Amino acid sequence: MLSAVLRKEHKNQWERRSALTPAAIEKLITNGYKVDVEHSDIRVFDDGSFNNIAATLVDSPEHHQLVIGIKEPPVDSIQPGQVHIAFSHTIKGQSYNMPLLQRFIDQGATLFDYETIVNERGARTIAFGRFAGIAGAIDTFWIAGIKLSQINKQTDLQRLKQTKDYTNIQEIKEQFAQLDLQKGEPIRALIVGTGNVGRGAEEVCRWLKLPKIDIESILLGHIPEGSWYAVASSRHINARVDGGDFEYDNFVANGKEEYVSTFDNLLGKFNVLIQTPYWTEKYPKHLDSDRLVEQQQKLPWVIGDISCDIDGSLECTKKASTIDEPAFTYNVVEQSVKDGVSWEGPTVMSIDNLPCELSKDASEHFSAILKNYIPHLMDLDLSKSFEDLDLHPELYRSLIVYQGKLTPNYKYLKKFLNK
Ligand SMILES: NC(=O)c1ccc[n+]([C@@H]2O[C@H](COP(=O)([O-])OP(=O)(O)OC[C@H]3O[C@@H](n4cnc5c(N)ncnc54)[C@H](O)[C@@H]3O)[C@@H](O)[C@H]2O)c1
Repeated sequence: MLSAVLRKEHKNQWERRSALTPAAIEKLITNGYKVDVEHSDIRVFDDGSFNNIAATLVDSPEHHQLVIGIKEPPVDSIQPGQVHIAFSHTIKGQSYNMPLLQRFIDQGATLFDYETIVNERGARTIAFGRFAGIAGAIDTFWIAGIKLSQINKQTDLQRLKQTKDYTNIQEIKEQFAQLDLQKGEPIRALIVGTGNVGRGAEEVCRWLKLPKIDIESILLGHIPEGSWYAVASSRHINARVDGGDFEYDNFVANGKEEYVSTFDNLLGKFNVLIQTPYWTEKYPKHLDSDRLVEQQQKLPWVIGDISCDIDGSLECTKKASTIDEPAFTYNVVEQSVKDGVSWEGPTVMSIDNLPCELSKDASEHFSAILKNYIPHLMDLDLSKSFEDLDLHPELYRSLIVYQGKLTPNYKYLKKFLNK
């Protein structure tokens, strides 16, 4: 059995999440799977809570065979032959993480990635998406409240706090139940995307008691009075160039070779945008710089770009914002951004570590799923070749690097490494 350790997160002071909770580690130890814990000053569960369950605290994950973390491990921490599980953010060939991928290869190490753990239907089984959706929607609405107060317009959104300033989801729900968004300035929110993040954002709209309006009727120009939200998926904002019907599989396969964005049809009908779809350069952009200029008068006040594709689908997302500096405002004409909230253009919230604002809830959810994978990971037989591994199929498919070699499904990453 591999020796295992829960790594500390090091990305920044907000990264307080923990891949496993003390209760999960206690259960694993009881079942014969001993997981040690790297000391951390900022983890949402303090060292004492792991001491209480008799876990062994260590100063470094260097000597363990299996290292369990959340964000990318430090490049130089990867030891020869070590096995890591993390969000490596490498599968799109992200240039900033190619040194990390190269390190796994050079060290003959093994990388499992949470992002690539999918069930037989291709759906991800372990993710923080719901919490990103919740925190992202709350922060977006909170910013909309601030923006409206700058022009002396009233809305109950002005009673919101930034997500990080709430204790937990329970407290958020209780406060939201007291608010009435039908008073004051109408809030018309469009959520784009129906995945984990989109559904998390939708939960927030329900807690705020916003009625849901059918997107088809919005597209037909029926804009109800008062505050509401609507949800658009890829089919509502893209059309086939040849005039044929939208087909999701075809859209995913061919992207902008066969589809164009029709997002402009929705502009002017909503004032808060919450962007959540998966996107790569292969797909049409919803708002490029030119269309941002053309459509200047119809742009939403606030854009919560939870997808956070920099210079991507929404070209006003020039950078990721941060939990400390959550908003910037995009100057459409100058194509520049200025930190803070103002009416000089759409204000963008593009925090890229949103689940950290809900560290405890998010960690508990994540750990409840991860703990079931840990025995399979600890039983990994490193004496076997990749082809002969007898591993849980979801974990097998998620292997990006095995003992220093890109696995067959991820060989395409080679071209990014050589750049
Ligand atoms: N800002 C943050 O802190 C944060 C945190 C988690 C996730 N995210 C990002 O949010 C985005 C959505 O995450 P999710 O968990 O909701 O993903 P998901 O897989 O659950 O949903 C993806 C959504 O995008 C749509 N989509 C459009 N084209 C697609 C394609 N080619 N392939 C797959 N889906 C496609 C899907 O229909 C679905 O509505 C991702 O870009 C993710 O990186 C951001």
